Amino acid sequence: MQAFQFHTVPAIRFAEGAVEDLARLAAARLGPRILLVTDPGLRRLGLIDPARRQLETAGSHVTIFDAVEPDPAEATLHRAVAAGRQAAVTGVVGLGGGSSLDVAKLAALLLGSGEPLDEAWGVGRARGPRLPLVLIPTTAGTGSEVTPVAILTVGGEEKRGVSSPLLLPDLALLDPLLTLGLPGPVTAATGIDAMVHAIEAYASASPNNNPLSRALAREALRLLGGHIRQVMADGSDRAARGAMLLGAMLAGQAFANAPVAAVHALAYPLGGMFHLAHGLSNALVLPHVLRFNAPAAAAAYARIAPDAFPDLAAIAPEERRALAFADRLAGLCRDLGLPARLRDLDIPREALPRMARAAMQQTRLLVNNPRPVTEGDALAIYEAAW
Ligand SMILES: NC(=O)c1ccc[n+]([C@@H]2O[C@H](COP(=O)([O-])OP(=O)(O)OC[C@H]3O[C@@H](n4cnc5c(N)ncnc54)[C@H](O)[C@@H]3O)[C@@H](O)[C@H]2O)c1
Ligand SMILES: [Fe+2]
Repeated sequence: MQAFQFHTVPAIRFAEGAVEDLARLAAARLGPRILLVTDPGLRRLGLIDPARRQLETAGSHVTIFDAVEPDPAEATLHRAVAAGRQAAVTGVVGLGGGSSLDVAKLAALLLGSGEPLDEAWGVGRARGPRLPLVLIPTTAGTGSEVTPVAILTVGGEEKRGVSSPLLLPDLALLDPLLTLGLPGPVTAATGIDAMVHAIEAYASASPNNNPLSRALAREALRLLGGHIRQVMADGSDRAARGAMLLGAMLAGQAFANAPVAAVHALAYPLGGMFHLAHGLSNALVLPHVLRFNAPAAAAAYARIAPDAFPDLAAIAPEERRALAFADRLAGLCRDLGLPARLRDLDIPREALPRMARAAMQQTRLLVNNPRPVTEGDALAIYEAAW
């Protein structure tokens, strides 16, 4: 059997109302001065209030940094670090979508180690130590609460990542009640992002593709595929919201150890250049990348297709089922109200070659694709998606 390694967080608490356990589970570990990293919308909605109250009641001083924007810029991280340094914080809590969690992760790293960000980019280069860290997701979602990855936008266009086990938090706190008010378009986009994490992890060509990731990916697809239409129909369905949050976390654990590939590599230029939401960027290229990959990944796609869409089990042979999987995902995105074509989002056709060049820079991801991708292939996929 092939050797592998699996990293995850030391503790996960999942419960309706789990935020109320924050102080009991983590106040001592976070220390007396805590940086709470979030975004302005979540603060306005009052979503951070229970967490803040918990920590303050436990006697901690809480400094709030609420300036995280979607696809956060490197400058945002530096501002968060400055706020944390000024308050001499002893721990960091990230509360929000992937954007807030990623900034929180890197803030904990830079505040704890003082290392320059420029020396931490890439895989396994961060030195640490980091400050104590708790992550509380409000989207379902990136799975960032259980991944060793944090992504920033550099120079206005490039999405660049730090990947290191140091970025796994001490505690991931999952509370489905925080996601009840997630707007429809964000629910749809983040839900598809989570499904892509499971699909790309399962079929990952990484030498560390492993049985734990594959099992987690399949359970994630069952949960996500089985509930995504319901959360769109009724966002207040607590059981369905819980299933999505759990599914997104399991998919996060899967791809944290069997990394994602060309869907993400081709999605990043859309986020970087045109500021499309991360999940929407993924949705736009998803069916086209799967069709491109099908000759190399038909067996994997055919195996997981019925996890998300049980009736696909009836389709044979596996090549046909793999293509039906791509079609069904495209149909799902359409039914969820996500735009289907790049041109619907005013992306000019002339931009496609530049996007293809940018996608080729995502070598960290492309090495995990089941089929090698050339710049010409990337361009053809964008043409198909346009
Ligand atoms: N670290 C990782 O492993 C990883 C994985 C995938 C993506 N990412 C990154 O994560 C970012 C995307 O994160 P995201 O998709 O979670 O979105 P996000 O954090 O950018 O949030 C999107 C919007 O949804 C709003 N929102 C979030 N939760 C809400 C709630 N419960 N109720 C109402 N509004 C809410 C936010 O205020 C924001 O306006 C990207 O930068 C992407 O590159 C990271
Ligand atoms: Fe993603």
